[in-house]
Amino acid sequence: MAQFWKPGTERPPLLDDDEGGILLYSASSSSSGYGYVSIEKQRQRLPVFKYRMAILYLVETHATTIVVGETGSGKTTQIPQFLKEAGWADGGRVIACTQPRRLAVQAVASRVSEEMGVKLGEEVGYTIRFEDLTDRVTQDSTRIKFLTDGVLLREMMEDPLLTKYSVIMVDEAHERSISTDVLLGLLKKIQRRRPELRLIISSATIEAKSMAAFFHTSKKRRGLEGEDCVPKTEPAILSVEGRGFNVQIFYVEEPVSDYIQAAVSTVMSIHDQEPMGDILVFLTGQDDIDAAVRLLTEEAQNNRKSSSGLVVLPLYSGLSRADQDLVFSPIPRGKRKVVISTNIAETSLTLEGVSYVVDSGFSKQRFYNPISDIENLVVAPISKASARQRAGRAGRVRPGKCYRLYSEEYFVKEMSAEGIPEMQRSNLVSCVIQGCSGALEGCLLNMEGILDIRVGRRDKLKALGIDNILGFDWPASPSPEAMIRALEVLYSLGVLDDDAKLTSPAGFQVAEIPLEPMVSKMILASNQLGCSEEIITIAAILSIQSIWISVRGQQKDLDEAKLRFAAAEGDHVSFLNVYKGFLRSGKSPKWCNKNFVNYQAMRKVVEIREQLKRIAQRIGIVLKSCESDMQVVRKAVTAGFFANACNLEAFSHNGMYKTIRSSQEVYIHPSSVLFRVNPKWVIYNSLVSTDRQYMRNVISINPSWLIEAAPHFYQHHHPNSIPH
Ligand SMILES: Nc1ncnc2c1ncn2[C@@H]1O[C@H](COP(=O)(O)OP(=O)(O)OP(=O)(O)O)[C@@H](O)[C@H]1O
Repeated sequence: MAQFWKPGTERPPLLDDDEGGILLYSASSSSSGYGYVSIEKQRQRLPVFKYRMAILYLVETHATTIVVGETGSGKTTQIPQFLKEAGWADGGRVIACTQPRRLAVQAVASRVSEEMGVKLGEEVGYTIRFEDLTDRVTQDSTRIKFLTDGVLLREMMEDPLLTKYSVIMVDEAHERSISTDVLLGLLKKIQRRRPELRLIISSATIEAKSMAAFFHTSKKRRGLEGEDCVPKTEPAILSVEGRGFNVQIFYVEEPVSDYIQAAVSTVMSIHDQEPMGDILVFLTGQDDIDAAVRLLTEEAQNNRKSSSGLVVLPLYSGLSRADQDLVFSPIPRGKRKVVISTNIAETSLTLEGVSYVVDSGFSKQRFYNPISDIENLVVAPISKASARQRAGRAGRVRPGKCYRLYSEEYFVKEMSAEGIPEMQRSNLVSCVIQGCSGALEGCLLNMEGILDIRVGRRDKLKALGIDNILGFDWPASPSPEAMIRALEVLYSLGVLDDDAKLTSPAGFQVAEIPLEPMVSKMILASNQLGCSEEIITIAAILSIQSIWISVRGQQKDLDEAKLRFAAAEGDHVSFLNVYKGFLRSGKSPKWCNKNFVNYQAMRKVVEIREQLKRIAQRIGIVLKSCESDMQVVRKAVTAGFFANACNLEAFSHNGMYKTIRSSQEVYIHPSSVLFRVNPKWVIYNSLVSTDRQYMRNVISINPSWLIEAAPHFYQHHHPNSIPH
């Protein structure tokens, strides 16, 4: 069991490094302390309510308003309603509020529609990738729209100036996802063309001054400041004092060596010792979460008394919608819900029953090295900003407690204040295509320009809207090396056409499919190769972290199960075998269990596959199966992922490969069906880094397909790498 101590305090304990604030909790609010309070009363109690007039005044008079307010102060749910009440959605206009995550979009939209007493999908709606619950089909009556920042970027393809929106609120801006940063950069440009557009940037922990500096433009817009519709260009900063309910923080005295085990012990001791209230545990990814769910279930079996009454639920993006929704559903009286989640529950989410949070202090993060051109998803420490957001989940509707599985000293002295923006630690292929396809009136990038960057003359890279992709005004500048790497791949993928226009039909089709450009290209290629049915299945499986159940101590059984589906061609073809088996079983959970296949993951695959099929048909892809011809499937994978080609080192006895792009040493991951088979030429989908760089999801190829798929990439950049 992890050891906790409570940082000593004479006043009622407030959030960690807190400087004071309003405690909204009042034990006299009802006889039980937290009895029924009408929704209107709940709204009025939120700290942001007192700032209603100030917010409306600032939005009226400033092009950009930055709102900083503690988690739970009511920014997300209230500000869009204030704007609507003040008339910002009159005359057919729409108020948009973006979130970095899909789950938050759905949850917040549903809460706001409930508060306004309207049906979700009408006056209040939401749009996330693959799902549009707004009233655009019938009467266009949606006035407040919640959406992910990625979806708003996509909307710019149809309406580059986002003309239907009067106010766009970019929420949780501190997360600095790639999509948020691209969006902020483009919104700044749109503001120059649409002085009447208002922006609100909100977060609990954003560095308001640097964000204000980013939006402050000295250039005069059309019209004079102070005239109708012409707001001040200098952003306003508003700090909302006060928070939701009080959250007591506990730290471990000594660092824990196994955070999964420590999280499980902590849940058990909360369950044994603390009053009723649900528990939200933050771990890093599907593997951790599945392991913790299993450990808690085992505890329940071994120690019936103490763990009976626990309802344990996983929460991660790879779960089907129905399985995710379970975390919001009520459970039988007298039971305690334990939700074990990735950081998808970190911001904007209110899980009503949660009174306890257990924070492992870690999350999965992307790290990209543009020199080696390798991107890894690694388990890394979170920032203080994330830790605060996590703790905040315990104090949404009543006071709560947060148990941090790290020491207070570590929190104070070592944890960074904010995370590194994703744009500075990611491969930029998706970012460039998002930025460019969202740019004003389409953006022209010419090849000459790309070559010029290589010799340092950036000014020739012409773009309309984005004058120079390297000089583009991002809130955090990406490294030029990473940008050049991304442009090379995009050109070779055919996203830039022969005339070096980003607006080529192939480029637009790739941009239209809401997946990574390499996966989208693989789907487009499957159309010509006659294997779109198979490739869409593969694309759906690749968008899930894993379709296997991995149980500690049962690795051998899992390996044996995998062998039943193994194909000599590699993992992608093996995935197709699993999918076929799942369908043949009638999508049976029993079949999944017997074969170590994760039933929830397969339900999600079926869901994504259906959505991808619809998108593919919309952009003119004919659904066709190649039956048993797996060569065309491998060629289609090559068409998308040619940049990840590797060659087995001659005389290598330990299975060492070198990447063609950057001669990095890589190995086939033990989870791959090609582990120890070591074909001479392979392509991988992603790399994981442990003691070595391991390739995940590997397929064997014929090297001549690389030149067929990407002649520019291989003949121009890597001329001697492929045998002719
Ligand atoms: N689904 C819900 N059920 C019950 N109460 C809710 C729900 N959603 C929001 N609330 C209440 O409204 C409060 C404010 O939520 P809101 O998301 O607007 O805050 P916020 O300031 O944006 O916080 P964050 O930065 O964490 O998103 C919550 O703390 C909670 O009390």
